Amino acid sequence: MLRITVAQLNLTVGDIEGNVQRMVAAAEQAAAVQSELVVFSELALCGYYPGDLLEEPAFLQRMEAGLAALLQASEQWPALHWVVGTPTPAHGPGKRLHNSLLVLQGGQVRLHYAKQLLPTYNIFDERRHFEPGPDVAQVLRIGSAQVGFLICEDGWNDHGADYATNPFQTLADAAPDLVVSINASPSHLGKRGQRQQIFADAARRHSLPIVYVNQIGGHDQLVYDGASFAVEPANGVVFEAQRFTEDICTLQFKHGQFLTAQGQPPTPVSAQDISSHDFYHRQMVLGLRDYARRCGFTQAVVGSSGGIDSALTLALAVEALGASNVVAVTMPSEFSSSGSVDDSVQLCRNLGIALHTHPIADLVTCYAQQFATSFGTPLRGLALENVQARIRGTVLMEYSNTFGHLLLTTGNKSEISVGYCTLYGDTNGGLGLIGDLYKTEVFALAQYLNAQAGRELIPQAIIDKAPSAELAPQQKDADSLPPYPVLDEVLKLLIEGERLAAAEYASAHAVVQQLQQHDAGRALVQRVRQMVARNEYKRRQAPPIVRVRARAFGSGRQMPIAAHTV
Ligand SMILES: Nc1ncnc2c1ncn2[C@@H]1O[C@H](COP(=O)(O)OP(=O)(O)OC[C@H]2O[C@@H]([n+]3cccc(C(=O)O)c3)[C@H](O)[C@@H]2O)[C@@H](O)[C@H]1O
Ligand SMILES: Nc1ncnc2c1ncn2[C@@H]1O[C@H](COP(=O)(O)OP(=O)(O)OP(=O)(O)O)[C@@H](O)[C@H]1O
Ligand SMILES: NC(=O)CC[C@H](N)C(=O)O
Repeated sequence: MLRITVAQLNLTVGDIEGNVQRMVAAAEQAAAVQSELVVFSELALCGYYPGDLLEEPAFLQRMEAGLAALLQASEQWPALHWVVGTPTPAHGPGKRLHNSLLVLQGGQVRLHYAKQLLPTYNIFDERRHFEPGPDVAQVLRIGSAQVGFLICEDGWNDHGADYATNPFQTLADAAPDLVVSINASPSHLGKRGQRQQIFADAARRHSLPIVYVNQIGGHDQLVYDGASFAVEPANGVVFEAQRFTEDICTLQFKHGQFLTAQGQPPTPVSAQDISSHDFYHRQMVLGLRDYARRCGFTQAVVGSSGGIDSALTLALAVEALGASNVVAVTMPSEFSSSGSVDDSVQLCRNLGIALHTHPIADLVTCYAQQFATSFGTPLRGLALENVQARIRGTVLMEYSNTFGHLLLTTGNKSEISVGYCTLYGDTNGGLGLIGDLYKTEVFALAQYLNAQAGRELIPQAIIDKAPSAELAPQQKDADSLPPYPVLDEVLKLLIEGERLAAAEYASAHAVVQQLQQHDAGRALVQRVRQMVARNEYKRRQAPPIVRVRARAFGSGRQMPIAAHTV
């Protein structure tokens, strides 16, 4: 029998001293329940993903010191083996580091495994810093079991399609009793099911039980949901750690099966995932909470237009940071409807947050007059419209400068896709909270939050009103954009394509096929394509957005700007 403690922690990139402390505390818990193995996530020591910090000598020195501290701590509990993810030096030609897994015990390194498959696609860029490890299995006897080790992507090629080697097969050939996989697997819609499927299939194919340990937490645009798990070849996933929160839990491994620490069969794991709304909600709340915490913010400010985007952003911010830490600012202009203020008042009352009023009509007039005087031509049309958004953006940044609040940008994925936003105006901000949600999803999530709360958090009037930038008289989004239910389907296919889940792909594909049947539809698709391509420059200058879908803007979609792409 082997006791294994899964240490699913929220570690901070670069905070090596803090990470060591958390790992030692988890090891202490593991030792207290007589575990022989405590398993941390991929690159736990430095946090995933450190990026070009890996090129800084001082950072590498701090990591060496961190590893020495872990080795020293491991002497306290000699029966405990620590599975630690850390960069290690690579000595051949090529990159100077490996992405490694070390097993520490009694002050010694007992095993060293270097990750073979380095993901370099979508949001991953590991080949930039790491040299792949050799195609060699690493197995260690721990107590009664022969334990083999893999690191994240190493387990994703068991179908053999993407890389020349299959580390899972190499490991299976060495015939361990158990596989331990350490991971840093960011979450997006559908990711939990994908991971569990891949590892359950591999377990079945090779008749190997697997313990899969992931990290949790928000790191810039990526969020990790944890959901570490154990799979048995015959029974699939038999254990799952909590999602979106730290979890330190101990399993027994006995005769090829996993049991609870008390020797009972674990609680059955549902194959059914949480709803997409629940997923989005939890992912964005954790994403904002960790971003703010790690960057030293406790408070956030949002411009409240009385529209759905700012309303949803405010509601999520309240959950992440607490009502007393979120401030809304309404900034009516000449074109603002009375609803923009009244609905903001009601929203902020529902959420229990402070609302400040900062009218901008006089500022716009003053700005326009000075512009005409200086440049001999009046500000009109789009330029005049955009001044309103820019004045609002400036007011919000001044608020942030003065009071130290993080400014949250409210753009959604539909608008960001087609550039329906004003550069240096409503794109101002430090973090885009709902920037990976299509507009139709924004409405649905608002309704979900109300249903969850059992009351109107977001006033129904805000959900019901037609989206409008309110930058010109009677302006509606629908005047310049296709209706969102159509636009969103076209965008899904264009931006996410094959990465869409089967049902979403089928629906988007059907809408686009229908549009392709007639001239107006074809023109619409082409126009959307052009808008997306032409507005890359705005996205490149926009703040990071919290990723919730398989393909998000930012590092997940790296397009040229000064190029002819359509
Ligand atoms: N390739 C490129 N590389 C770098 N910069 C480039 C560029 N192309 C244009 N630019 C610059 O960008 C400027 C145009 O961009 P920008 O100033 O943003 O202005 P623009 O995109 O022309 O207008 C903003 C649009 O967003 C809509 N809007 C605004 C605010 C809120 C909402 C909403 O409902 O949420 C909608 C508004 O109705 C309008 O259709 C150009 O004047 C130029 O300076
Ligand atoms: N009158 C206003 N007062 C305060 N902030 C505003 C106002 N109008 C716009 N903003 C800010 O600019 C963002 C873009 O707003 P706009 O109303 O132009 O478009 P939107 O994308 O439909 O957003 P929303 O659904 O929040 O209205 C808003 O989310 C809000 O943060
Ligand atoms: N860190 C990794 O190797 C992650 C890659 C992996 N395919 C995942 O997203 O889970």
